[in-house]
Amino acid sequence: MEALGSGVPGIKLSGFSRQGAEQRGCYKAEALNSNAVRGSHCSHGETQQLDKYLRSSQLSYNTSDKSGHLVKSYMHVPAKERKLTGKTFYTSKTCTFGEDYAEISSNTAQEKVGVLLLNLGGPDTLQDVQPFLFNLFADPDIIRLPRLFRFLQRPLAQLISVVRAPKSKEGYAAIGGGSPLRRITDEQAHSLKLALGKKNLHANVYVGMRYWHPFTEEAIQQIKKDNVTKLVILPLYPQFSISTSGSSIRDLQRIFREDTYFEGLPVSIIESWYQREGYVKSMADLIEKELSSFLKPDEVMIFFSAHGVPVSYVEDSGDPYRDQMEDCISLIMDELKSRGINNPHTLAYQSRVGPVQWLKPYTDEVLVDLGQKGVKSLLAVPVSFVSEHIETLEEIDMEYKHLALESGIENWGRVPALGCTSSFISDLADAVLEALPSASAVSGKTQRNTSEDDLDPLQSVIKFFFGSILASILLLSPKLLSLFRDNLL
Ligand SMILES: C=CC1=C(C)c2cc3[nH]c(cc4nc(cc5[nH]c(cc1n2)c(C)c5CCC(=O)O)C(CCC(=O)O)=C4C)c(C)c3C=C
Ligand SMILES: [Fe+2]
Repeated sequence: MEALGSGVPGIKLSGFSRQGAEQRGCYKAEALNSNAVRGSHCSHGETQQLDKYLRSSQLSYNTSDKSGHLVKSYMHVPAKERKLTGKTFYTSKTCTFGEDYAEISSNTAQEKVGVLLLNLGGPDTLQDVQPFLFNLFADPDIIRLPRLFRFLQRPLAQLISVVRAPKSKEGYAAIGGGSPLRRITDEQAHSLKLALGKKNLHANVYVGMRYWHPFTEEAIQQIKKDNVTKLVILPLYPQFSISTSGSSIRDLQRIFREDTYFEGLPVSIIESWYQREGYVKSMADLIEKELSSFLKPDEVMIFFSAHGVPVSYVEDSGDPYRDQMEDCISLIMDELKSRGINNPHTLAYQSRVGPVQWLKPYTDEVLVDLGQKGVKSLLAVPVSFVSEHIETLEEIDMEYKHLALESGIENWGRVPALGCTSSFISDLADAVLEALPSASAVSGKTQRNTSEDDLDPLQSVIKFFFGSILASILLLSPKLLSLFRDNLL
């Protein structure tokens, strides 16, 4: 059985819209406790009922998709219906919009506030690439096998990581031999701590990576050691996807389940924040600045390139990623228009992996198309991530730039990632301050997911044994291996 809500036991995600929250003043998510329908396997009728209930209260909820994956559904509020007032879709049991801001921002001597930044992580050295890839592909939110085949997850991850590692290593070698993510995320954490201090909130900021050091688990241990009494969780992805913030939150669910300290800790999760005024304006500032470096700024195509996800995430599992991405782009474009910048723009998705369909249009295909249609100046804007990483430094700056120039585009520019831009960090600090009052204790009995984890040890050993044999056969067969390399990666 899965509790409705965040996926973190006891924490109910009230993924309400800012607009709705403003209209109602303050939404009390305790309503969930009395009315919630619990259970991860809703019948169609139950799902419809649930949907109706949730639609009226603008909540998000967890349920399962066709293949038994835990998914979240969202009330989607189009950008045009929203106001940009600097609030966020943050999540927890209660929210306290309208509280006195000064009161919110000061913490008492006994209170130890922690902010946990969640990020993906990247290999520090070339030797780390294959084990990093293993961790990534072993995540059931990244490779989503049908329930029956989940026992193959780890052997398959081993196989794919070994086959993919040489290609990935080339990419990391081209950007200096490793990912800059850890360094940049640490810098962001430091800047956020300073920004919070300036706003009179003295907090420790922790970094928890999903697939490489410092792992989320390491951050959680430090939080416990430091005796943090209130925690705000802030994924460093502006838009929510099952594969990014969702996966990290699920990882936290597992960690929280195993530790009673976290059951009593007041926690608030900021699910997505692409709609915040500070973020939108900071992105528009960067775009405006880069446009001015072109000879004819008015003629430049603004080319948003977002990291893709497989279409099935969005269409079968209700991932809000594409909707949020489209909203995000229209908010940024509206902000630019309000500054008198009326350039044409387009959105495409990059970095697809494997044989399945990913969100379209694909960045490489659109670049070729634009070049052929006579676009001469193009400004690439990476939009799904706030630090430089392999996909900006190698894929965009090298591969896509080369492709664009080859296709007839003559003037190429790229907007840097936000990194530690002060207006952006200050806005993240505001998001933390706004989320803090709604942090509430994880209460009641924690619930376990019905998943592979529930297998008894003998079953696990048998499944792992046969899975490994299957993976070894695949790995050792040169014919199968080349088929795999050519078609899957
Ligand atoms: C919003 C951002 C991201 C989404 C969505 C996302 C989904 C996603 N990614 C893969 C596969 C890979 N991702 C890799 C690296 C990587 N991905 C993101 C961001 C998102 N991924 C980041 C920030 C990074 C780290 C970059 C770094 O600097 O280290 C990789 C490894 C690199 C490579 O070999 O290309 C893979 C593989 C999938 C399958 C997926 C959705 C299901
Ligand atoms: Fe990725």
